[in-house]
Amino acid sequence: MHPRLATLRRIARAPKGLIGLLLVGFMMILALFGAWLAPQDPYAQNFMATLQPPSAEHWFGTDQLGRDVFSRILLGARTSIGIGVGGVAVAFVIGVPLGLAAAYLRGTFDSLLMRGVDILLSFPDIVFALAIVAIMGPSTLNVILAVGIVSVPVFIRTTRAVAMSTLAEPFVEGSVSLGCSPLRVMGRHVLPNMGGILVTLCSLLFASTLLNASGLSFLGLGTQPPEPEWGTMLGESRSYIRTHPYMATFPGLFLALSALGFNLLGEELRNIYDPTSARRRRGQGLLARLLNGGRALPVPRETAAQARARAETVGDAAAIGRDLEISYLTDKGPLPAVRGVDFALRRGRTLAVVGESGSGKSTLLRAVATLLPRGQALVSGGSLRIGTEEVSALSGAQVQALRRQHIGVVFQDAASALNPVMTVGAQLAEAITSGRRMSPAEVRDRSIALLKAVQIADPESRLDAWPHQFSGGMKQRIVIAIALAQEPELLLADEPTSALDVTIQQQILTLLRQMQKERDMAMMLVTHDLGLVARYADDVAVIYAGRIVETGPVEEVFRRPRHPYTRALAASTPKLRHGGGTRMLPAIDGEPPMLGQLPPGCAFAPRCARSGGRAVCTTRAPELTRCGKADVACHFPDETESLHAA
Ligand SMILES: Nc1ncnc2c1ncn2[C@@H]1O[C@H](COP(=O)(O)OP(=O)(O)OP(=O)(O)O)[C@@H](O)[C@H]1O
Repeated sequence: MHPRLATLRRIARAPKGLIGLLLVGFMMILALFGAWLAPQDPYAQNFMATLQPPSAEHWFGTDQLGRDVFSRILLGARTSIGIGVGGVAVAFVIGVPLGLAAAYLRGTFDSLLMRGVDILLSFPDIVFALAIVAIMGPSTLNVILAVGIVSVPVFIRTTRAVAMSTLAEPFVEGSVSLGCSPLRVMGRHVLPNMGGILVTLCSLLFASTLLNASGLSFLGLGTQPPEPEWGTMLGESRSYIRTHPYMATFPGLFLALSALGFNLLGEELRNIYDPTSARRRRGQGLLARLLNGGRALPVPRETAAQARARAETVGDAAAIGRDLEISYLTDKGPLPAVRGVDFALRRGRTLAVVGESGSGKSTLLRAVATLLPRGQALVSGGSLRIGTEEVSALSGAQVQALRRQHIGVVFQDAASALNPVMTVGAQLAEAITSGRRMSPAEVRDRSIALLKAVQIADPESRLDAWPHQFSGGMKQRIVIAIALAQEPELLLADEPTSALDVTIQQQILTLLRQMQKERDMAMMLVTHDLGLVARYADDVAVIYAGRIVETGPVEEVFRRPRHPYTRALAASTPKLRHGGGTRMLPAIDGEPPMLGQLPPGCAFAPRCARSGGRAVCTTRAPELTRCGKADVACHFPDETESLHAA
C-alpha cells in the first residue's frame, strides 16, 4: 500500500484521529468548494428579509442585511481557513530557520534572539497582533502576517529546544564528524527528527492563529465587509447577540470545529510521525527531501604535494598534540579539563587513553575529533596537528573538510549513534557521498563492501533495514562502517563497547583492531577498562585530572607501572592484578579533584600512598620524564607504596 494511504488508514483507526480527519477534510472541502456549494448569492442583500431565524429557505437564517448566513459561512471558509494556514506558514517559514540557526550557532546570536523571543512572548498574542495590524492597516493579508508573526517566537523556541537536543545526539555528531555541512545536518537529521513536534505545533498554532485572526476580524481589523469571514461575521453579530443568537452561533461553531479538527488530527499525526514512537515511521523523508535539495559542494581531497608534506613533517603520526589545553567555558570562567597534554597518534598503532570518570578522556578525544561542543569548550592552549594541519589555523570549512577526510569517530552508544528515521543504507550513503559525487550504483557497491568489511551478513538485503531491526552489536558494526566510509587515517573510539555485553565487546574490539591494522589507521581508544587496553592497544596514556601521568607502550606500563595512580588502577583491575585470586580488589581512596579546584603541586598527592605529604608533592607539579620506555609524571617514580585495600 502507498505510504500515504497507510498513514491515512492509521489515523482513521484511532477515534480522535478519525474525528480530526473528518473535520479537517470537511473544512478543506468548504474552503475549496464553498463558493460553488453556496445555495444562494452570499453577497445578495434583501432588506425585506433581515435577521430571519433558521428556516427551510435560509438554513442558518439571514443577517442584518438579509444575506443568507449559510451561504456566507460556506464562502467564508475560504478566507478563514486560508488565514489560519497562511498564518502558520508565515510563523513556520520565519521561526523554524531562526530556531535552527540559534541551536546551531549558539553564542551571541542565540542569546540575542532568545532575549527578543522572551520580550515578544511577554505580550499577549492578540495585543501584539492588534499592534501589528494597527500599524499596517486592516486587511486580510495584514491579518495573516500579524497572526503569523505573533506565533514566530513559539516556533523559534520550540525548534531551538528540540534542535539542540537532536544536535547532541551521537548520530548527529557522527554526521558532523563526517564533515556534513550545517544545511545537510539540519535537513537530513535534525528536521526529520523533529517533524512530529513541528506537525503538532502547526496544528496547535493553526487553532490559535485562527482564533487570533477571528479576534482581529471581530474587532473590525481583519477581512473587510462585504467579504464573508467567520470572525468578521461574529463581529457583525455583536449588536444582535441577545435578540438573534443564531447569527453568532454558526460562525462560532465553524470556528470551534475547525480548531478542534486540526488539534485532533495534529495529535494523531504526532503519534505516527514521532520517531521515538514504537511504531515504525513512514514517509518521514518529506522534510529531509525538501531541505536536502542542495548537496554539499565537493571539497578537493588531499593533493600529492600535501601528502608528501605530511609524510615529511609528521612521519607516521596522524595526529600530534603538544602541551594541549582544553577548557570548558562556565559561569565561573574557563575551567581547564585537559592541561598540557602531549601525545602522538601513529599510523598502525592504537593509543588507549584510560582514567577515572571525569579525568578528561572524552574531552581530549573530542578535541582530536574537532568536535568540542561549540560555545562550551575550546582549545585554550598548545598545539593540535592533524595530518599536516595545525587545527587552530584552519577556518570552519577547512576543519570540516579535515574531519571528513582524515577522521572517523565511533561513539559509545550505537543505539543513539544511528538516526532512527533513516535506513542503514541511507546513512551509509550519506557517509560515503559526503563531500564527493558518486553514482547510485557506486554508492550501493561501496555500502555493501563496507557492511561486508564489518562482517554484517547478507549486506545487500540489510541496506533497506532500519536501525531498530539490528542488535546492539550489529548497530555498533554499522557505526564502525560509517566511520570508515571516507577511509580515515585516524579512528577515534570513545568507550565503543561499554553499552554491549562482554562477548559482543570482544567481537567489536577485535573488529576495530583488525580494521585499524588492515587499513594502517592510527586509533585512539578511550576506555575505563585496563583489561581491554592490555588486549587491544599498543600504547597507553593514563590521564588524571586532565594530565597524562604515565604513558608508554602497553607492555612496559603494565609490566612495570611507575606512577602510583597507574599502579592503583592496575591493582583494581582483576586480570592485571598480579596473581589474580579472590581477595577483595583494592580501591583508590578519595575522589578525583573537581574542575577548577585542583590542589597545588601534584593533583594526585591528596590520594597518593607514596607521597606521604612530602613538600615537593604538594607544591610542585611533576613533569613527564622518561623512565625506561615510558614517561612518568611523578617526583618519585622508582619508589613503591603500599596500596590500601577497600
Ligand atoms: N559541557 C561541559 N561543561 C563544563 N564541564 C564539563 C562539560 N563536559 C565535561 N565537563 C567536565 O570536564 C571534565 C572532563 O570530562 P570528560 O567527559 O572529558 O571526562 P571523562 O574522563 O571522559 O569521563 P567519563 O569517563 O565519565 O566520560 C569533567 O570534570 C566534566 O565534569
